[in-house]
Amino acid sequence: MTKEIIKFNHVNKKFGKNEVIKDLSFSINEGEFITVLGSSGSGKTTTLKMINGLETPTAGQIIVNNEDLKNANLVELRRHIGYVVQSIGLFPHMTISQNIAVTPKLLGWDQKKIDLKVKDLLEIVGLDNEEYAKRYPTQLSGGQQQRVGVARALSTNPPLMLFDEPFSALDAITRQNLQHEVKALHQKLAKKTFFFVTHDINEALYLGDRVMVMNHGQIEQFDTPDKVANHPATKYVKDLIGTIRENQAS
Ligand SMILES: Nc1ncnc2c1ncn2[C@@H]1O[C@H](COP(=O)(O)OP(=O)(O)OP(=O)(O)O)[C@@H](O)[C@H]1O
Repeated sequence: MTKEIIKFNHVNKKFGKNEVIKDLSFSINEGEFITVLGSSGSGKTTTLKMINGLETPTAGQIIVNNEDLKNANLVELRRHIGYVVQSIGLFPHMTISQNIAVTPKLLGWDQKKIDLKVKDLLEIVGLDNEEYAKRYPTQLSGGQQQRVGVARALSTNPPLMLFDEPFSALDAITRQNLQHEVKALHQKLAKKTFFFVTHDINEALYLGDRVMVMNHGQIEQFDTPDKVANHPATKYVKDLIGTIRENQAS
């Protein structure tokens, strides 16, 4: 049976007088890879941050993993939601293994379990344990640091992973490699739900089982990449898709 892992019911979000999200409703099933696409300021990051309680809605209801966020302990909630952002935020004075182990340590895991987990996670994200575990973040490339960010977000085996434009600062080739790996990772980690915000249309169409296209805080279309690319629901989506066709033609 499919289980809903995220549900927005008539969510509204204002920052002061600025109404960023008008009336947003959608649901996401466990195990889906959702990509969120839209122009700058369309409310993608705000939507993502409302899922892990970094922003609270002005009105409406959000349910994550069967829990209404109004009643949730947000610190506890965030421990079960992986979060990967562009700026990564690795601690510079900690080694790579210490960075990955931050939350397991907070949760009081014993060192042996932590060491095994770190080794396992480095392998999952394609970094050699012997070579990288003892290094410091500045001794890694941007792409390698992003891999560590993904490993760290996976450290507590969360059912839900949020990605906010994680690869936008990387060069095109590194970015493409990481896209392939994130897709493979999602296929390997059964039942994990990925919610991935991006500006990049090709990235959104390649990665998503479904693509949510947002504009001015509203959903223009939420459908498979094939439907979005070949049957755009609105003029906005059509124009957006038109921009990749133009780029390919030039
Ligand atoms: N903490 C905040 N206080 C006030 N306004 C905010 C805050 N966070 C976001 N906004 C505003 O909300 C709107 C939506 O921002 P959001 O970051 O969600 O858009 P986005 O689609 O993720 O954009 P981008 O692709 O540029 O990251 C913007 O107009 C932004 O200025």
